[in-house]
Amino acid sequence: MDTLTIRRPDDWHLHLRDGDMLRLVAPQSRLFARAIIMPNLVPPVVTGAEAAAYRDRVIAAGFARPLMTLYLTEDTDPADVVAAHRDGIITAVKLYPAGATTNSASGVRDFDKVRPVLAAMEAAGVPLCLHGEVTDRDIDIFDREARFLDRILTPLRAAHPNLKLTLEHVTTTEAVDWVRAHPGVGATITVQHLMANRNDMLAGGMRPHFYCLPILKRDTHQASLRAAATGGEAQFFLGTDSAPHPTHAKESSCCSAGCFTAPHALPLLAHVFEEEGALGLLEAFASLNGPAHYGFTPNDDTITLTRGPLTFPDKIEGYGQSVTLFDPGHPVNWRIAD
Ligand SMILES: NC(=O)N[C@@H](CC(=O)O)C(=O)O
Ligand SMILES: [Zn+2]
Ligand SMILES: [Zn+2]
Repeated sequence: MDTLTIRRPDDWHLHLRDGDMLRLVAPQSRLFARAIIMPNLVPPVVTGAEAAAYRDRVIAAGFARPLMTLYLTEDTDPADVVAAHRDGIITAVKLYPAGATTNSASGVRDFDKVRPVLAAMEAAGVPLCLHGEVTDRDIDIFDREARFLDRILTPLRAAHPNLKLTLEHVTTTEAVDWVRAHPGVGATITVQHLMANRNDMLAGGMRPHFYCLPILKRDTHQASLRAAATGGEAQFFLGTDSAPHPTHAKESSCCSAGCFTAPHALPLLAHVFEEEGALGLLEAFASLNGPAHYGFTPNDDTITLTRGPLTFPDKIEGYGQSVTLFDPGHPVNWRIAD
């Protein structure tokens, strides 16, 4: 097979930032029809009015069909969330445990404080997206996702069985198994977690452009993610978590967390699916399972990938910004047809 035509994909987890960075990166996601836009700006997108204003900035910057989210805080007003969803301003609400990741300081510390808003979301059918890591300093960074499942997610699911959940950027066998054990829960998987493991990040030198959160795990976890993504299982779908940081913030003594994959995510994915002998299931992962989870119809138009070495720039630059692309470190066998 030398070409592959699939329905146009969507990105169910994308960071576009704001200001000059937004202007630089928004057009880089144009192969995706729709994308869930993460709300972890500084300050975060907390109210329906802020989400509507951010949506307009995203569209003006060149991404036409953003699906907006609200950043859940302990002070979030349940009525505002429900109204923003009812009015079509937001698609979901995002929960960051405070301190878990980039710009998460306003996130949730005490989960009891958000029970009323979660109950209101459950009643109104507002989906919740989760960054699934505990933040305790005494928990090893490689164990933080697995601990989140038993300490936070299992009780949360039991308390709100009808709350629509998406566990974002799953990185472990434990998370894959947890999702499979909970029908109706969705899970996004990133390109970097399919392509790489912690050896790629740390062996023979520390590679900052592989550093994201949740952190890359060992190869056995990578294998579990590959099996989930390429197996056609409806609960798993693409969320690139493309998370641009300025090159100087990545190549720094304290590197920011996030991999920038939006421009070349689809060829990288095709490479992974071919390695797994599953090119025929790329469309399910990238274009079908996500809309089904969120209750949308898949896109009508298609994109075509073609065999051939992928070339991509080291960086994209503009508006006074520079962002370095994620480079898997080996040739990639697919590209987008002209
Ligand atoms: N994934 C990351 O490493 N970083 C994301 C935040 C997130 O999705 O956790 C970011 O906003 O930079
Ligand atoms: Zn996250
Ligand atoms: Zn993210």
